Amino acid sequence: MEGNEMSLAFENRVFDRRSGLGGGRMGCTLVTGFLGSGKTTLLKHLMDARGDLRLAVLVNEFAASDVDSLLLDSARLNSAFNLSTVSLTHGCACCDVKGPFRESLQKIVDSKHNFDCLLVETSGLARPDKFVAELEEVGIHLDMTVAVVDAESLDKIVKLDIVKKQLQHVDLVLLNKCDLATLGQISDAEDILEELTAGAKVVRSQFCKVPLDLVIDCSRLQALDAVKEEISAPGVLSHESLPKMAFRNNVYGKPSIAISSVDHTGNQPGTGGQRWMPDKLQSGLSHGMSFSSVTFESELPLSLAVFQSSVLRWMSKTTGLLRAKGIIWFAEDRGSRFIFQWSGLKRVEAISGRPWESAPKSCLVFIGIDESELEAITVQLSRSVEPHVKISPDTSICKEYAVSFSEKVAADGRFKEPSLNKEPLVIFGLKGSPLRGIRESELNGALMRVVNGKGSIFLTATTCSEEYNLQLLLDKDSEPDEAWNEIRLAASSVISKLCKNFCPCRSDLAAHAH
Ligand SMILES: Nc1nc2c(ncn2[C@@H]2O[C@H](COP(=O)(O)OP(=O)(O)OP(=O)(O)O)[C@@H](O)[C@H]2O)c(=O)[nH]1
Repeated sequence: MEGNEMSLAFENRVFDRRSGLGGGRMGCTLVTGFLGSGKTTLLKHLMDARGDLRLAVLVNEFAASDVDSLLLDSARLNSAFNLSTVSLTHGCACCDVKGPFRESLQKIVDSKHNFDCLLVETSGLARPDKFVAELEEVGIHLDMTVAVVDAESLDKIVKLDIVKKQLQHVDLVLLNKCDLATLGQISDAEDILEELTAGAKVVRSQFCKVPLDLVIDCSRLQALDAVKEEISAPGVLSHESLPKMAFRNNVYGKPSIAISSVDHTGNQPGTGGQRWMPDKLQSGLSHGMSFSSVTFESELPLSLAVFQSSVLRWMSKTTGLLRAKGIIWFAEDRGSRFIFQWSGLKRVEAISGRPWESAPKSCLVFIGIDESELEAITVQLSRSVEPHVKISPDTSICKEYAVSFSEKVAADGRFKEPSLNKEPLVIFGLKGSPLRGIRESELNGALMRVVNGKGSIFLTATTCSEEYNLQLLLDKDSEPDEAWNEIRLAASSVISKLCKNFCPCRSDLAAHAH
């Protein structure tokens, strides 16, 4: 510890300034919820909306690889706070959160940064009650437990023991992804939640955009003014939960691709795993399910063409895949660091924002109920690694398709001028609607989700300040006319859904009515 830090830590103890809002014990909000429901989305939203609050964040990851840290960008934030990333290498955090979790908590309590509140994101397969005793032990007060629930898929997962346990003692439920669910699904989900939570407050949300004081106890907020400091970035510690039962699958004889797997029964002892039901997710998961995760890493870029034509198709066919996430480096767009997400009812996103800050690589985690199924996906991924695939088997036809598609986009006034700067990718996107307060990112994000949800076309998105663009790769097997038709119809449905609450003015209609 350096001199300044020591005296600061000493001062904190003397004046009891390290103990959260207004001098009491540091408060904590525990965020629980099944895989992919939106917990990290909530954390990101709270970080963006935190104002002067100094939030510490602790993430508990199910998979062997700490992908949430990559997605939350914790390494950069940790170094700003001089905190180190903590990895659990022994024990399963779903059942045992002692040891490294306690150490992480202690570091936060002892930190010179005087955090006001701690947010703990438990893994999508963790029981929140396991964390409570540890918080109390280090003197952190559990202010509230918030469950994030995917409104669209709740009825499919509700039979799982772990889902019931997650909802048992919560103070608040964010019924999230209401943009994807029908009104019927939302009201069914509310009925289920009423029963399972014994009447906890339920708030509907999209992308967990709720007021900060709904999920953080800010009742002692006035005292904050007295202790305002320069520091504005949140501190993030992250720990992995499970032992790496790793096998290194050195597919091409170079240490550039690694696959590791973890098998874990996420339920109580004695509830044997149940595998291979016909489309398990669509028909609902049974309570005694066991879970596995497989991690794929590659230091060589993946072919986007092969990823969309075979990996994604394979994933769609896989009936027991519950969650996939990570970062991807595509050979066709080497400058972009894509965050890939697969969650709920086969909802797929690939968005690039921040540029690479370290050596580019791909790191993906797959969680599901059949390890062999998951490994089969990583075999497909290995096949998409450059230079073992020819990226563009027939570049001239890809170019021709790209030109033909971009001409169609250019002729549709709802879209911005397309670009072929990243040939063979076509870059395009819907125009925002400032008159109605609808941003480009909202429209194009929704368009990407609708199109990707249909499963025949894979759109990626790139964001840069106010610009939000979509990218499409048409390969030799593509049908550009069909692709355009699908995108055009999806655009109409997205526009009408997002704009339904606005009464269009006549000048605006010309651009958007189709
Ligand atoms: N359409 C839609 N997508 C959402 C919403 N909230 C989150 N998502 C997306 O759902 C996916 C999963 O969100 P996360 O926040 O990573 O979910 P999580 O609960 O942290 O996932 P795990 O930690 O893996 O259990 C991401 O692609 C999000 O962008 C929402 O309200 N609507």
